Amino acid sequence: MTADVTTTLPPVPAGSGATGLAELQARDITAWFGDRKVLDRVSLTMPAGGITALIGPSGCGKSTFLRILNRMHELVPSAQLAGEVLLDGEDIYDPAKRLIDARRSIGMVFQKPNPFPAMSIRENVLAGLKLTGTKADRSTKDELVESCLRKGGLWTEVKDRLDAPGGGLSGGQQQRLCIARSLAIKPRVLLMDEPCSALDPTSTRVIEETMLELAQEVTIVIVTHNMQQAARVSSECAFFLAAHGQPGVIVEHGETRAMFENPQDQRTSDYVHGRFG
Ligand SMILES: Nc1ncnc2c1ncn2[C@@H]1O[C@H](COP(=O)(O)OP(=O)(O)OP(=O)(O)O)[C@@H](O)[C@H]1O
Repeated sequence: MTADVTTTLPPVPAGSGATGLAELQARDITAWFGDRKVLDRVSLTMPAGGITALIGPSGCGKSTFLRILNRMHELVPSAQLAGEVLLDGEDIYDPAKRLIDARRSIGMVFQKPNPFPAMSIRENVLAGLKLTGTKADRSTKDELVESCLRKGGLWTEVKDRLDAPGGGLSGGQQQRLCIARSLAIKPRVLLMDEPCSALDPTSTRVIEETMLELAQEVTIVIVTHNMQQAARVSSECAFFLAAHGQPGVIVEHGETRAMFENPQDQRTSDYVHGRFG
């Protein structure tokens, strides 16, 4: 029998500090699809251990901005980008840096849960290790599966059926499985693109509780159209807006409570109070 043991999981990258919490900073991000500019000089600091919500009407560039934060924007052939994204001060777009390192440090959870349906729950959690070339022995993997599923708020529901297919779980469970999967490679930032929009209110609440727990060890950035969700989970908010035919900009950003209770810009007030969008 060939043992799959070679090394233990790799250490958390240097400079991460005792807890591994990292600040993400976007500086003067401008983005294009072909000739069309969709974001214009957007700067935003997403504090370590915070949950930053990106809010704003459809089409203002929130998802594009989020995808720039872990180098997914460059997957679109016509896409271009200017500006910097700094993870604890280091530019993830530095040509000397590897794409895989950015993706590994900055994980992503999508709108629609996307587990590998035929793979078991356990294999789903461990899938990222293969992609990043990380080797671990059986007991390390078992511990990792349990800890990630616990952090994803799914362990008690699946601990007796870890070999069942991931596709057999409910939508909310699948999304928590995807969160557990993204945690297995120990990201320092987790990006979430409307992670609850396909879920019922109960599943949404469970994911929100999970996010609040996770924020103790990973910096979270979430795109949400749900203002109540932004108010419930985020510590900071950034309000994006694109005037007709113009690229998206951040109109206002700051502490969530202040953004909701005392916004400085009338457009923010109108949006968070549901008067447009
Ligand atoms: N792959 C693409 N190719 C061309 N244009 C795109 C692409 N993806 C997004 N866009 C355009 O970029 C602009 C910003 O889109 P984006 O999806 O980032 O907005 P959003 O604020 O996240 O919208 P929503 O809230 O509806 O998801 C839109 O005008 C959109 O049509």
